[in-house]
Formats: sequence, structure tokens, C-alpha cells
Amino acid sequence: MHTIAAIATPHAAGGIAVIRISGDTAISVAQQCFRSTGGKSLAEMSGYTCVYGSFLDTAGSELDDGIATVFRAPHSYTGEDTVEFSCHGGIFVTRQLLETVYAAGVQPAEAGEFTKRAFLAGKMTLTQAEAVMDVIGAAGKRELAFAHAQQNGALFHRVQQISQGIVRSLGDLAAWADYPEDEIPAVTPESLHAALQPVLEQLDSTLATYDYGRILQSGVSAVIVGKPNVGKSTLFNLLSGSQRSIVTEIAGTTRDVVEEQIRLGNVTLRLSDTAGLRETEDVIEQMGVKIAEERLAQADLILAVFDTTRPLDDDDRRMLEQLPEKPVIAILNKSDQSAQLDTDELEPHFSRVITMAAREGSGLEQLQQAVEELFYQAEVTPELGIVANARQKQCLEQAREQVQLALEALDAGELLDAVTVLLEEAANALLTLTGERVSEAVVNDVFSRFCVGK
Ligand SMILES: Nc1nc2c(c(=O)[nH]1)N(C=O)[C@@H](CNc1ccc(C(=O)N[C@@H](CCC(=O)O)C(=O)O)cc1)CN2
Ligand SMILES: Nc1nc2c(ncn2[C@@H]2O[C@H](COP(=O)(O)OP(=O)(O)OP(=O)(O)O)[C@@H](O)[C@H]2O)c(=O)[nH]1
Ligand SMILES: [Mg+2]
Repeated sequence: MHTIAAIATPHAAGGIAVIRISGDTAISVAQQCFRSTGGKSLAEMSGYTCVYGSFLDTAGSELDDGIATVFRAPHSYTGEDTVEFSCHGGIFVTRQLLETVYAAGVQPAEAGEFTKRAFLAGKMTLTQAEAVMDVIGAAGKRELAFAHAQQNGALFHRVQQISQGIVRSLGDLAAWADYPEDEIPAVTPESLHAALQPVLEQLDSTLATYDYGRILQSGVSAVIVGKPNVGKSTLFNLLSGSQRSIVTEIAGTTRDVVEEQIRLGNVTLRLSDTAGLRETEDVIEQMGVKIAEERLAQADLILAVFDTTRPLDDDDRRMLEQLPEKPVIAILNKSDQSAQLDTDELEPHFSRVITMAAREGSGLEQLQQAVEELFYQAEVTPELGIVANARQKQCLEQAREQVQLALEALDAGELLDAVTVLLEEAANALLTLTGERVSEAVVNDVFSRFCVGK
């Protein structure tokens, strides 16, 4: 395939930067950009060897010194001939070296193109390729364990098992059609139904892992809400370890949503601080309130904050009514001062109530514990495989729908041909999931979400 190149390391100053060149002419084009100190040509080198020398600029003058590593097809990440240049990690130096490589006749790599080539070369399945980005994005030990399990084919195998169930039923249907009347093996609509029911259940249990997969991958979207001045921004700053959100004693301080990704124990939160919820004449504050209400609807987790130094009032009560049906943790803040809040009215609304003094930093352990209880699913093991993204979920939903329709068709006594068509569609949806039978458009879509250089 035509030769591509990209910077594989972050586009920032660093100790070393790596430029990866992969494709049919990788070694010869790399040779045009590099002179080894000992006079060795890259063409003479075997795979997995490296050599020290100088990188050249487009005019052929020395640009930097560094290391070139040669990989020989098929033993490389992409399965193609590959050369990696490790140069000094300056943004300008790296960019200049990349220009030299382009000038030697190499195309810029598209997002995810190296991994796409690895997939097309049969080095990995589509779900394994998707897991590469999850390894990069993993925020902690557990996230990494799940990404590694996916890289090892956890979901792939789980889906293959489901496929086998469908294929077995398709085989039975074919036998039914092929045998003359009197030789029909023991295939009946009832037996087909009994064989497909577990398939439906496997699809459901696999689909059920999606919510957890999403949280592992992108974190829990959490929103801090409450009436003005209860200490939402103080809590936000405490959790994010920053002073990003402005804190004052004036009610109505926060208007824009302030966001940070934070780690609380074993859980990543995408945390938003919002404007205090109240009825107000101030147009800007009204807009802040509106955005806060939208966030409330989208969040996975709500941290509802109350000020214990004041009795519950109408603003608090209005907020209580606005809380959607989703995980909520009530935070009784300012516990360092004498309490005026009667918690009896609050408790029926919340299964988790935590007393804190955000300004002092107390109550954080209890909050962490509550969040982990809600979102850290220790019992889910990585090896079983989880649905890691929306594309995979969509394929499973499609398969589920077809199997469901097939079951209904069987019950309704419809022609077995109709059942066959439905099951073939279900099997196809699963082949799309694993990438075993997938359109170019789907493949392109998957890899377009990757970073350039991966
Ligand atoms: N320098 C460097 N480090 C890197 C990468 C890379 O491309 N370059 N990777 C990029 O993501 C990851 C490693 N991925 C790789 C996967 C397979 C092969 C490889 O050579 N595979 C051969 C040999 C396998 C074997 O010995 O068992 C093969 O598949 O035939 C190389 C890198 C992380 N570290
Ligand atoms: N005593 C005490 N005061 C606190 C505590 N947390 C916050 N405060 C004070 O409460 C006031 C309001 O805090 P903010 O964090 O700005 O409150 P908010 O809920 O973000 O307010 P708005 O943005 O206006 O909705 C500030 O004067 C804080 O210092 C606490 O734990 N104890
Ligand atoms: Mg605030």
C-alpha cells in the first residue's frame, strides 16, 4: 500500500518524538531523510534493528541527530515495512523532519490509518482495534484491564459465541428445507424457538454491559446542582483540586457551566458546576439556570447540594421537584457551622445523604464511597467482554431486533424462509460488529475517531 507517515507522539515539546513511516516504500523513503553515522543503509538492516545517525531537512542539510528503527513486513504494527524516526522532541524539529519525509514522496497518514492497516492486514479484529484507543484513554488500572481484555478479544469471543447460536439455527433451517418430507430431522418451530431463546438472552446480557462500558471509557457525567450560595462551586473546587470556579458569598455567582475531569477513588467524573437554581429577574442568571437544568437532564449522576446553616426554603423544594429519576447523592454542606436544616423533609428523596464541609474539605471520603457504590462494579470481570462504544451497541441492538422478530415469526407460524432471512440479518449485524464482514464506510468511520499517528 502507498506509504504514509505521521508524528506518533503528542504534538508538544518532549524529550523525544517519534515519526512513523509505513508502507511499501517506507525503507527507501526513510533512507532519503537519514544518514547513519556508520554509513549503514537502512536497506541492509533486518527487522527490529536500529541505527544512530542524522536526520536531514528538505534541502539535504543536517536537521537533528537520532535513531531510525526498521521493521520488516509482516512483523510490524501495521504488517507493512515500517521505519520509525526518534528525533529530539521539539515541535519545530519534529515538524521539519515530517516535511522531509513528505517531500520524499510520502502521504500524510489519516486519523487511525496505521491501526486501520493493521486491521486490514488481519493483525487484529475491529473490536480489538477499537480497544487500542481505550488503552490510550484508560484513566486507571481497572479501565486499562478492560481495554486489555478487549485487545485480547474478550468481546470478540463473546459475540462469536452468540453468532454460533444463530448459525446453528440457520443450519437447522437449511436442513428443514433440504430434506424431503419424510426424512425431516427433528426440527420444529418449537425446537427452533427453544434454541433461539438463549441467543436473545445472551444478546440482552451483552447489551446490558454498555452503560458500564461507557462509564469506563468516558467517565461518569456528574452535575453539581442546588439553589444559589449553598457551596456548589466550593465543592467543585475541592473535588477538582483547583480554584477554577469563582466562589463568593453573593448568591448567583456562577452562571456558565464550569467543567473538569476528576478522579474520585476508582471512578472518573466529568464534573460540572452550574448556576444556582432559582427564579430570577437577571437575564444572564436565567440563562445559567436554563443550562443547569439541561445538564440535570443529561447527567449520569447528580450531586444535590443543600446549605445546612439555613432552613429548607422554596428554592430547595423546587429543586427537589426538578430532580429526574437517576442516581442522586444529597450533600448537606457547611456542616462546620451550626445546623438549621431539618433533614427529615430531605431524607425520603435520597437514598444517599452525605454531610460535608466543602470549604474545610471534610466528608470527601464518604462522597467517594457513595460514588464508588454507584459506579464501581467490582463484580464485572474484564475477561467477559463489554460493549465499549455506541457502534458496537448498535450492531447488537440490530441483531437483537432480528432475533426477536424471528422468534415472533416462529410463534406466528410464518414460513421458515422468513425466519431464515431474519436470522441471516442478525448474523450479519454481529459480523459487522467484529469487523468480519463490514463495509468500507463503517471501517472508515471507526478509524476516523482515532488520533492521527495511531
Ligand atoms: N516503537 C514503537 N512502540 C510501540 C508501538 C509502535 O508501533 N512502535 N506500538 C504501536 O501501537 C505499540 C506496540 N504495538 C506493536 C504491535 C506489534 C508489533 C509487531 O512487530 N508485531 C509483529 C511481531 C509479533 C511477535 O513477535 O509476536 C507481528 O505482528 O508479526 C509491533 C508493535 C506500543 N509501542
Ligand atoms: N461555613 C462554610 N461556608 C461555606 C462552605 N462551603 C462554601 N461556603 C461558603 O458559601 C458561600 C457560597 O459558596 P459558593 O461555592 O460560591 O456557592 P455556590 O453554590 O456555588 O453559589 P452560586 O454560584 O451563587 O449558586 C461562600 O462564601 C463560601 O465560602 C462550607 O463548607 N462551610
Ligand atoms: Mg457557584
